[in-house]
Amino acid sequence: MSVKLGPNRYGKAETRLVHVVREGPVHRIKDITVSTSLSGDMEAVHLTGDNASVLPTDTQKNTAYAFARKHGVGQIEEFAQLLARHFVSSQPSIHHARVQIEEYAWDRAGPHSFVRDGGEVRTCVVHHDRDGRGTVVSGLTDLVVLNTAGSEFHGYLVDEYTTLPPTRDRILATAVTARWRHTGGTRSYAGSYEKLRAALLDAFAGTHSLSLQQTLYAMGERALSVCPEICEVRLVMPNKHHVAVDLSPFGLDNDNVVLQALDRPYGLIEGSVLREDAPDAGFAWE
Ligand SMILES: O=c1[nH]c(=O)c2[nH]c(=O)[nH]c2[nH]1
Repeated sequence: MSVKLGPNRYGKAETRLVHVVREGPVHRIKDITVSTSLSGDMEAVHLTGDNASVLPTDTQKNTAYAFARKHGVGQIEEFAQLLARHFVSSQPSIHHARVQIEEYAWDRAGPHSFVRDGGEVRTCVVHHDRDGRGTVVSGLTDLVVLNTAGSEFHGYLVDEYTTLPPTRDRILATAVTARWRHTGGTRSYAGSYEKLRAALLDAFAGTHSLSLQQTLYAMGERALSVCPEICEVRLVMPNKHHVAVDLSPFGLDNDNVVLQALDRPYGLIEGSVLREDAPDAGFAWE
């Protein structure tokens, strides 16, 4: 039997890190989860167990903590780039680094007190390789939104298994995961995050929806229209079904006032919206 080693990577997943800035009496915190993943000259470790090219995952975790202490944690994209470049430039056997970070927001409750914001999580995935090529994908996950009007769904294919009644008025709810690819030259990751988030919400609220697919496209299109530094947006949107409860046994009407929020199964709508002239994505989405 003839076999060979295929694509592989290894790293430390989900290192939890909280960084406190104590400049004066008003403190600040960054709460993040860092996942690092390296690849390169890894034939020997897989084929013979020779670890000479392996930077231990434990070291990768320690590097994240040490870099937070030395450099602070600014924008997650910048911290991820710092780590990715370090791994590739410091170890000849490491040819490519992927660093993924999630950031959880905390609101201020006092000069040194915070309350966890229950909202969405900010994300990024950064790649860097030894030829100096790098990509940055930013995003958010769990942005939960709901429209109580302006959503219809009808005109779809009907076959012998179709039971869904057409509707001209339904609840439209989803938990948005959005990721966007920077073309390069983004001046402020925080600034583009705020613009993108506002654009996604505006388009969700402002689109009279004939399907969640149409809403998804409108959201991606709006995001691209407000952010020239972005060339592609990928959206994942579960259709969080809400169905009107039949209250007729109790002599009550129910015109979409009392709804059962269904957990599963759910429709899952996914799509990418990109500029006609978007450059090749390379490894950005990996
Ligand atoms: O917006 C929707 N898109 C669908 O493809 C679909 N399918 C379905 O059963 N309900 C919905 N809603």
